Amino acid sequence: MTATHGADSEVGRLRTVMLHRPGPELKRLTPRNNDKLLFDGIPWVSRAQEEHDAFAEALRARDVEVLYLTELLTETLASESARRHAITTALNGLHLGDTLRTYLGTALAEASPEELCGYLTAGIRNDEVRGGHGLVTSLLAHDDFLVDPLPNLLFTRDSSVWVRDRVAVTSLAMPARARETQLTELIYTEHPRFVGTRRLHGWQHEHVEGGDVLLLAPGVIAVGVGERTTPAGVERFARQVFHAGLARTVLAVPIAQERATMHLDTVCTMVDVDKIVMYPNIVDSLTAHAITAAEQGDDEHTLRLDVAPAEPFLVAAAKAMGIDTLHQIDTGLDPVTAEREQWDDGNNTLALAPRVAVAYERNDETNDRLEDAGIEVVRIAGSELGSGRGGPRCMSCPIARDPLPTD
Ligand SMILES: NC(=O)NCCC[C@H](N)C(=O)O
Repeated sequence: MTATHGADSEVGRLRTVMLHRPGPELKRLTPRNNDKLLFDGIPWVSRAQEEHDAFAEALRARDVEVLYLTELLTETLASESARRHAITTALNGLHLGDTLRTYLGTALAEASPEELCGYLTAGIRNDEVRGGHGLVTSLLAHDDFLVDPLPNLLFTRDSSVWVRDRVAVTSLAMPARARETQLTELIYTEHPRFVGTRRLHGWQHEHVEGGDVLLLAPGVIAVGVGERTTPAGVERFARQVFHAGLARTVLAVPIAQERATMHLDTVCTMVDVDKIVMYPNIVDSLTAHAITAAEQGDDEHTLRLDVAPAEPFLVAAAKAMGIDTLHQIDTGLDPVTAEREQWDDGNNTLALAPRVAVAYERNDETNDRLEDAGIEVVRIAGSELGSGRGGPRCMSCPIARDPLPTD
């Protein structure tokens, strides 16, 4: 791992994290578009910002460096080549047509880095464009988006994931989120802080989302396969990490293709080197296929994979991690409370170090059980943040964690 960036586990002491403070893109949500934009309600934006600021402050209080996605993006957009690239990719939708694309391209080229960052994240509505645009704007509805807003930028977990010293730019499955990875790719390619960082995957590839990728232990990665990450996505991802020598086992973990379980981290997250908090209603049914490299070929695309038959997840994980037991923290919840707290991201914790995790305060029962099991719970408010269906882990992309001690 390089001195500054990278992570080889879920629980090594968190040093640097990328967050996105909710902003004007959330003000684009209406009762007519919130489903399509993957929000379950219309958040109260100023309260969401307060909650998010308190989250960031809780991290800083533990000496975590907090980077903001929009600050990184604005700094990135100081570069002329980054601006050109950002504008071209934002305007490549076929709904625009040549006249409007040219008009918007010229207008955006004149915007300052801050303004351009705003347009790329909050989008552009048809009725915000004045003059020189012609047929397409006349025929589109006034509230149609010419550039879509990205309210789910809040969930920085999903659009990139660090595996040791490399960063995987992911490929997001839902159309409402597809553009997010154009921005993370730009940041990791052009921002001076990340120059020279080697990359994995990419938005042009099969779908893999960061919320599905859990670094269970150095060399062992679990990848949920369900609503967001596809079987072909985990296949490519596994080949890449094996070829790059970043892992020895990838566990492919089938999860129900439902909104409540959209990512693996909605049902389980690591809170210690050998402890996981898990939605009790699925503990007995969650399985995993252990994938290993049959041989180390020269060519990443033809590297042969060995895929083991499905085993109970906790068994397959412990075997791959080389430990006797991966302890599931027994939250002991009745099925209804468990379902309610899972929906409210009770299992979606962000580890700051072994046995220290950030969690939404609302999930009283799960948090009490975590504390009973010796986990320090840093509780944060999330009544508004949670309307996008994501918890502390979803809202954070660890960029640097201390490596775990090896014995
Ligand atoms: N890792 C996560 O579970 N992220 C939460 C993403 C929520 C977002 N509204 C989505 O539907 O994609």
